[in-house]
Amino acid sequence: MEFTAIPGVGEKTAASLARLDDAERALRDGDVAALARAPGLTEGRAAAIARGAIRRRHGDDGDFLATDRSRELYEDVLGLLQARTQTTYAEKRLETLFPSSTESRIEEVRAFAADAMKRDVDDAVLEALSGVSPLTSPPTQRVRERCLATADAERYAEAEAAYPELSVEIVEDARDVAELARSYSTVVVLDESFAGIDVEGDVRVRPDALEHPEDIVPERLLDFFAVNRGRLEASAEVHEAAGMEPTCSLAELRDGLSRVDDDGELVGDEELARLTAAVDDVDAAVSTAESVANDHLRDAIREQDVTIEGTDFLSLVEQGARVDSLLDRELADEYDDALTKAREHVVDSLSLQSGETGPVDRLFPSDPSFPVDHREDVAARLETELGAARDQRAARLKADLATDLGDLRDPVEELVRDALELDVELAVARFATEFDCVMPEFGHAGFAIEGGRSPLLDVPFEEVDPVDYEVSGVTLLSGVNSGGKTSTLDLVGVVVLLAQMGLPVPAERVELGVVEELHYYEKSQGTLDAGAFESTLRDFATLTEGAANRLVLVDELESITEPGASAKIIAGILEELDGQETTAVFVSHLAGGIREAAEFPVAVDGIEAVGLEDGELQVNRSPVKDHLARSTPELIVEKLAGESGNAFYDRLLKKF
Ligand SMILES: Nc1ncnc2c1ncn2[C@@H]1O[C@H](COP(=O)(O)OP(=O)(O)OP(=O)(O)O)[C@@H](O)[C@H]1O
Repeated sequence: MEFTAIPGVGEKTAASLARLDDAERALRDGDVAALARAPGLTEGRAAAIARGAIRRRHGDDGDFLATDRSRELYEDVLGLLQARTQTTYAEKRLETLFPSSTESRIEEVRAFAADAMKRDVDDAVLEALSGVSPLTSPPTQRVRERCLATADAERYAEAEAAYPELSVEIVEDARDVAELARSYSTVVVLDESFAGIDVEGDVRVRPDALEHPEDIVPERLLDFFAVNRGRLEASAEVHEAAGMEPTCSLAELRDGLSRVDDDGELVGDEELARLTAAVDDVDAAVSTAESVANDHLRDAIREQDVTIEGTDFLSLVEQGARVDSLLDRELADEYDDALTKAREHVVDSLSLQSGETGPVDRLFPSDPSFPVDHREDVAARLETELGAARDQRAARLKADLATDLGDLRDPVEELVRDALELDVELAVARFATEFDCVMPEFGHAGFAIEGGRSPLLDVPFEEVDPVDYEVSGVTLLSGVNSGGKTSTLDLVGVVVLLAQMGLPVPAERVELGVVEELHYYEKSQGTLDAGAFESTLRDFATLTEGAANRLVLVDELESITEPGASAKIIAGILEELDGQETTAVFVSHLAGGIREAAEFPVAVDGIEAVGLEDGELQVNRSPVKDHLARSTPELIVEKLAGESGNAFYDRLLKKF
């Protein structure tokens, strides 16, 4: 696939994507986590690329959100969905859901949403999900006890690239290999030509080494499972709590994870633990053993009556002969006992097994001396031999474990992906439940909303009054102050956005037609100066020339300039839009003036006050069709006329 064909993907990003194993699948599935593994890509950028790929696949031009307010409303809707996720993955993944005018895209997400809405939202699942995040690659750890060797320069380069964990050495002959075997616990020779080589040490000829990383550096796999332990355990829990079919045996996964610690080291093998402890304790054991021998000898000497012949005494005095020479004769047995005790101490405290005690026998000089001194070189030898045994056992166990975990490596990718995707589905399910949503039906010109409740209102959702509103063509929406005109435009915007994202909408029933673009203009804050007014007018001029089949929502455009001029401008825009396949709702307090200025009969709907109660307007939030709602001032004049009996109010009321 040509990645540069995706909107927003340049050469550099394309090269980055090409380095992923599964970029095409990730782009197809909107797998933001996998895309974000490409070098230099953040999750946010990955989501944008996934969106681009989806747009390209469905031939979507990306023009749906045509104004700042439309984009803002989309961000708000997205925010409501994102607030219902447990994972950052799902948060980013939801960004791949966007309003589209392409039927195939809407259908694709509708199918996903329909499945998502069947999901039960369960606290245990949500709790487990909070521990899931995309799998991560551990940093490369150097493995110092093992090396690769080859006589071939090309293979050398391949091996260096394939195994950044290991040293790769150039060898010419068996002697070079033998040399390496003295420095490394294991030498893996890559060349067939060395088959049958006979050198001391753990030397393996593996021409297939490059294809078997699990044998050559099992640490890689162990580190992967170690750093991802929490994510994997949480994903396993998610599957159990949600009753989902896992992609691998969770018991096997848990068993594998229990055999490796957080640093990728093996746990649970007694023999390895014994050897590891022994290597660590050699120095301490030898020096204690020395004390044991010396204490024994000291006690023996203290209790001994030494009879010394005159000649010996003379020789001692005259020749400065060492007292040690007496030991040999007088305390030979005690010396043997002391050494036996010392050796036993080493063997016991290091829990050495037969076959490992060779160096222990040579650890102390056989000629009696006092104090007894151990031989450094022999102690070092003991440590080296035990270290080699430890490393070989560890390597063997790691290779075994890596073989077991290797079978799980691919399935766990899917296990985690499924858990993360569940979070996306649950966010949609929760949104649908919490805002009493239904799937909208397409096929209606304009929109028809029954029992719609905006989730963006500043009152708790339970207190939002349901709104019925149906529009096809171009209409004005009139109504009392604070009657809910802006909120109605928001509701229409939210419903259309969600519907064209392929998602359920907060209403009892919705029918609508797919629109190409959503143009939503919010109320301007006060009268514009000449420059801003001109630029706004230019915007609307563009609007009148745009593609057919748009939804235009405009809130009190009159506030941009003086009422007389505004009415004419709005009338002019409505005339233009009326001739197109456009659905438009213009909220305005100037319905009368606009109607007068327009050359066609402009439809007017109205949000009506049903009365004043304790000084508060009682409002029917559902706009009444073809009805110019009375304004708040009119209602107040009417109230005063009724209450006060002052004829002025009656005369005033007649002017409305
Ligand atoms: N459907 C509804 N259910 C409950 N409360 C609502 C509803 N619609 C609007 N409101 C309440 O009425 C307030 C005013 O709504 P809104 O701003 O939409 O009115 P408006 O008619 O646009 O006002 P103005 O004429 O001043 O611009 C909202 O802030 C909200 O508290």
